[in-house]
Amino acid sequence: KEKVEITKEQKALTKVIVEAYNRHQIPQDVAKKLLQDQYSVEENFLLLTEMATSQVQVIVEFTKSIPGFLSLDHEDQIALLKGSAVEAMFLRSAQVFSKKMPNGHNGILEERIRKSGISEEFITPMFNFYKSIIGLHMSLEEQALLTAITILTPDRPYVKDHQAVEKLQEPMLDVLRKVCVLQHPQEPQYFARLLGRLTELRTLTHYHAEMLTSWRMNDHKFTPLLCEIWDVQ
Ligand SMILES: CC(C)NC(=O)n1c(-c2ccccc2)cc2c1CN(S(=O)(=O)c1cccs1)CC2
Repeated sequence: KEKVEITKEQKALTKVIVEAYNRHQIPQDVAKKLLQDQYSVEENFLLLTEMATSQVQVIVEFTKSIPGFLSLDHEDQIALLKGSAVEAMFLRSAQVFSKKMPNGHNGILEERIRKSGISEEFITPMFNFYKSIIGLHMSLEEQALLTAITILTPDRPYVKDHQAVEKLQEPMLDVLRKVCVLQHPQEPQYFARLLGRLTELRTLTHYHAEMLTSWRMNDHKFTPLLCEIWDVQ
């Protein structure tokens, strides 16, 4: 049985990533708003716009705290953010959704999201993904490291210096693998299952692009930040 040892450097890296992840949480009041009294489809949509916009700001700050990210080529920094924003949003959504809310609140949250103008064909894969993430019972370290790994994906469109991004992503993958072994000793394939979720995430990005088109058909407005990060309007 391989003795898994987390080095001093890996402990330090994990600490930086988890602290950044904790520091940049969506203001709970925004999430709480979704749970207040009756909302119309329009108001639910506006709330999701607000939540997604604040999430993009959160992700940008989190990414800037990843050691080495700010030393990457500036255009590559933008390419990584634009390429991972939707995946990071779905990951974060699953984590918000998995938060134990006062009983029944999850049902209300699900209800509001289902009644926000998103067509059924996207709702199902989205909630299946949330449920598959919740089922993994990820620790905070795993959530934070997986988010950083998603952002540091070298093969995003328009990334020029793949090598430089790989050099940042690899240490994260190494420490995530060890954290998974230490935190889920009874599940040797846990790390592989986590990375499998990243593949599922990519399919959601495809759905998301279609969602945007259908929303724009019936003239839904997004914030300038969402338009910028999603290349719409
Ligand atoms: C926590 C934040 C990041 N989640 C969020 O904003 N959600 C959530 C969600 C999921 C679980 C718990 C709480 C919220 C569901 C959806 C979104 C956003 N998108 S969106 O970005 O495509 C969108 C933007 C504007 C109109 S639609 C649609 C689907």
